[in-house]
Amino acid sequence: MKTTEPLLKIDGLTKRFGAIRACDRIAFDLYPGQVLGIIGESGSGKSTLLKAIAGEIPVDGGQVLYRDRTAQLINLRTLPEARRRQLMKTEWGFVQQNPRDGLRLQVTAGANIGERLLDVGERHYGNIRAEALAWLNQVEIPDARMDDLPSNFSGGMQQRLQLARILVTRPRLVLMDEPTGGLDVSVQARLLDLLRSLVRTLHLSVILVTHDIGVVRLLAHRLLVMQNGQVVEAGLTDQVLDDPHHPYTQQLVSATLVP
Ligand SMILES: Nc1ncnc2c1ncn2[C@@H]1O[C@H](COP(=O)(O)OP(=O)(O)OP(=O)(O)O)[C@@H](O)[C@H]1O
Repeated sequence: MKTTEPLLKIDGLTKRFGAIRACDRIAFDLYPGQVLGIIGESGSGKSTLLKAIAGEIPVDGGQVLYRDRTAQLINLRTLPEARRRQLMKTEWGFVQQNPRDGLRLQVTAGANIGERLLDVGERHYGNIRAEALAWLNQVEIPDARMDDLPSNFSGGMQQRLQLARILVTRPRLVLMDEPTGGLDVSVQARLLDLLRSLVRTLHLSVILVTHDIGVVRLLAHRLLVMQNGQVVEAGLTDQVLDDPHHPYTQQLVSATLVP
């Protein structure tokens, strides 16, 4: 992988809830085109870390530095809220585990995609509709569903629509929280294939939170293993999973091996 300047630099990121250190001095760099998996059991701090990176919750210490489209290094912690929201709409995307949290259920599938284009300044109705249709195709939703409400879609289809809604603005950084969680196994497999092909063709930089080792094996170049708010092991995905050093990682890996 070509490693130029990191897209994102996290250093010493700490978030406490009372006595609990949900994230304890987390540090890593993410490079363009890289998929970083974050794995750990329930309560290890994965979702908190994603929210802290996105600036959705206040943190207690550390830095989140992001290199924007103009190559300017932005300190997310001191960025005014309006500017942060704008950045989230134009350069970042956040894929929620439950697609219902990331979609507007009372407007059509096409409008769910199109309104994100309106947000970034597109005004031509014909262009918006054409782009929305192209993205429905990309995520394998039939054209005929364009004017349907997503509340009538299956869970897998809702998740694919959420991806289209996020990717239409060509984000440079995509945060994903258990994107295949809550779906049944065959639907998960199809979504994973789609995610893998989108990540490659769009050269996406992704932070992917999951408790599923199969998901990181398929998608992540690098891996962080979290336990009790700390990163206990980090490295290339295959190396970490094939030769885990920390007892917690060894336990995670052996728990998923078929006897
Ligand atoms: N809003 C909150 N208030 C108090 N404690 C919280 C809050 N959010 C998270 N925590 C605590 O912080 C720790 C980390 O939680 P977090 O949800 O980040 O873990 P996780 O690894 O994402 O778990 P899961 O896989 O179940 O989503 C847990 O001990 C949790 O109870």
